[in-house]
Amino acid sequence: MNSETTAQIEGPHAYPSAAPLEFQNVGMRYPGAARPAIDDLSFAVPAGEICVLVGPSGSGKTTAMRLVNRMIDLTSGDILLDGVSVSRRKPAELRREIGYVIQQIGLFPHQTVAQNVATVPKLLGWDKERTQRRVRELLELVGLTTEMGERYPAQLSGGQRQRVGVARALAADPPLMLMDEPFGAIDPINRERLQDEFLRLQSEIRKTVVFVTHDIDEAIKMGDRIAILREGGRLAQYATPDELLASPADEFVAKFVGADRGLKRLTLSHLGDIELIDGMAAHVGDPAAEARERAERLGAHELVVVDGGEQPIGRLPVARLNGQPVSVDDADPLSATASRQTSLRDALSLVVADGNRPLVVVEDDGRLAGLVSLELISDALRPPG
Ligand SMILES: Nc1ncnc2c1ncn2[C@@H]1O[C@H](COP(=O)(O)OP(=O)(O)OP(=O)(O)O)[C@@H](O)[C@H]1O
Repeated sequence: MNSETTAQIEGPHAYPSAAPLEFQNVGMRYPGAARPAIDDLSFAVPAGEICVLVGPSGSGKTTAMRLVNRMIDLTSGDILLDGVSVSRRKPAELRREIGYVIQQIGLFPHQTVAQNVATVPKLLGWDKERTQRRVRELLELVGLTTEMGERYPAQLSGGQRQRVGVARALAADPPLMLMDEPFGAIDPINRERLQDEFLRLQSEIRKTVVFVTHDIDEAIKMGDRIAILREGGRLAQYATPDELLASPADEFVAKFVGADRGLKRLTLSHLGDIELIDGMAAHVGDPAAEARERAERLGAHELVVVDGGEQPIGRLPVARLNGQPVSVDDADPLSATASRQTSLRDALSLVVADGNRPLVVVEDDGRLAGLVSLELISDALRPPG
C-alpha cells in the first residue's frame, strides 16, 4: 500500500477498516535487563482476524502488544501494520489509529459514558453531530442504551464499563484493536457473556484484533489464531486453535494447552460439522419386517420412530419388532435430543449420560436430522491430515 522507503516519519495513514499486522523477527530488551523480554518473534495476522497472545506470566504478552502501538519501542526487527513499519509513525498519531482496551478500563471518571466514547473523535476534530451519531451507534453496537450514555462510569457495572471501553476503542473505526486481558477482572458468568458478545460484534465489524490473555480456554474460544509465548518472549507455536490442540509442537505447548486437549477440541466442533448417521427413521405404521430388515442392513440395534411430520417421537429397539407394525407404544421416550449447533463436547456428554446410545439430532424445524454415535465423535478427534 505504501511503497516509500524513506526513514521520515509519516503523517496520518488512510487505513481500510481492518489491516494486516506482521511481526518480523521482533526483539525487545528492557534497559538493564539481562535478557530480552521479546526474542526473535515473527508471526502474521491477516486482516479481520483475532490473534490471541497467550503464555505464562512474564512471557512477554503485554510487551509484545505495547510494541504495536509504540507504548514501548522495539530493539530489533520490525512490526508492519498494513505493510507500513510502525517505527516510521508518530506514536501519538499511531495510538489514535489503534483501538486499545485494557483490563482496568481507564475510563475518565468525571466524564459521562458518551463523553468517554467520544474521546478519539474529539481528538480527531470531528464535528458535534458526527460525533454524537457515532456515539449513539457504538453504544447500540455494544448493547448499551442511549440513557446509559448520560451516566458516569461509577454508575455502571463492571461488565457495562468494559463494554464502554470496547465502544471507546472502536470510536474512530480503527483498522486494529489491541485488547490486553479485557475481561480479566470480570466474574466468570459475565466474562463468558462479554466473550460471546465480542465474538458476535466481531462477526459484524471484522477488525484485526490482538488479544492478550493468560487463560488458554479464553484463547481457544476467542482466537482465529493463537500465538503461544514461552519464557523469554519466544514463540512456542502459532496455529489455529484446532491445530494447536490436535498437534501441539512440543512438550511445553502440550502442557500449556492441558491434558484435556482432546475434550477442548470437541468444544470447537459442532454436530453440523460432521456427517450424521442417516436412514434410521421408522414411520409409525411401517410393517415390522421392513423396519427390521432396514435396521439389519444398517447394523443398527434400534430405530428412531418418527411421526407423519418426520419428527422423532421415540427410539425402538429392533428386538421389540415382533410382527406388529411400528408403534410408538413399543418405543422408549427420547431422553434428549441435540441440534446441529450442539458442540461435540455437549453431544459426548449426552451420549455418555444415555448409556452410550447414539444421540438423536433434530433440525431447527424439529425433523429428524440423523444420529450421532460415540464412534463418530471419536473419529472427529483424529488429528487432521
Ligand atoms: N518496565 C519494565 N522494565 C523492566 N522489565 C520489564 C518491564 N515490564 C516488563 N518487564 C519484564 O519483561 C518480561 C515480560 O513482561 P510482560 O509484562 O510483557 O509479560 P506478560 O506475559 O504480559 O506477563 P503477565 O501475564 O504476568 O502480565 C518479564 O520478565 C517482566 O519482568
